[in-house]
Amino acid sequence: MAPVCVLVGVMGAGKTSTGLLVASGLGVDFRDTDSDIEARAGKPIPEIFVDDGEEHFRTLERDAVATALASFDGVLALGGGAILAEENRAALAGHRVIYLSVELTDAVKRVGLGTGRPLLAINPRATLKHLLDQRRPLYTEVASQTVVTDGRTPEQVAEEILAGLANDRVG
Ligand SMILES: Nc1ncnc2c1ncn2[C@@H]1O[C@H](COP(=O)(O)OP(=O)(O)OP(=O)(O)O)[C@@H](O)[C@H]1O
Ligand SMILES: O=C(O)C1=C[C@@H](O)[C@@H](O)[C@H](O)C1
Ligand SMILES: [Mg+2]
Repeated sequence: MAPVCVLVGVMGAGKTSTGLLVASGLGVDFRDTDSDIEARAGKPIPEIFVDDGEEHFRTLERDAVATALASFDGVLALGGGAILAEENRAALAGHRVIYLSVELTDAVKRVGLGTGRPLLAINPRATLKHLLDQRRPLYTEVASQTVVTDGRTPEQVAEEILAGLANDRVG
């Protein structure tokens, strides 16, 4: 069993909003490792960061990624920082990984004040710039396809992904 596709990208790339649309277009389930982690921890991500620290969150995230890749066959969205772990990047080999790319201007608009995103609690713009610079090469490394989302709606992005998946099935 393997996900139909795995969406990666920085916070605000639209993994959750676009992923839900792609899953609905395909008639399959949508799953988000951030939600899996919250369900397992029994508390929201900002509380996990405060109570247990980012390192513990990353441990839960590695477990959530491995479990979802092995047992889920719908559309899977990974947390924005999941690709930081070499173990997760290795686990993505052989999967259809779609990198939703977004540049700083649109990402800042989309995350607003960063509510619910602990890494963006202080100076979201500067932090997002740093995360984008650090992670762009890692997203690209694991991706089988990059879909640009700047200036586009989640519906337009989902349409491009669905067309690519349909094309694969025909070709
Ligand atoms: N292509 C888009 N155009 C405009 N707004 C978008 C687009 N994609 C997502 N958004 C909006 O940006 C916000 C963040 O999107 P979303 O939560 O889907 O991102 P994410 O990649 O899942 O982020 P995170 O990693 O924090 O979970 C939401 O308010 C969503 O409606
Ligand atoms: O970019 C990140 O490191 C994160 C992104 C979110 O999806 C959550 O996984 C968490 O807030 C950390
Ligand atoms: Mg999300």
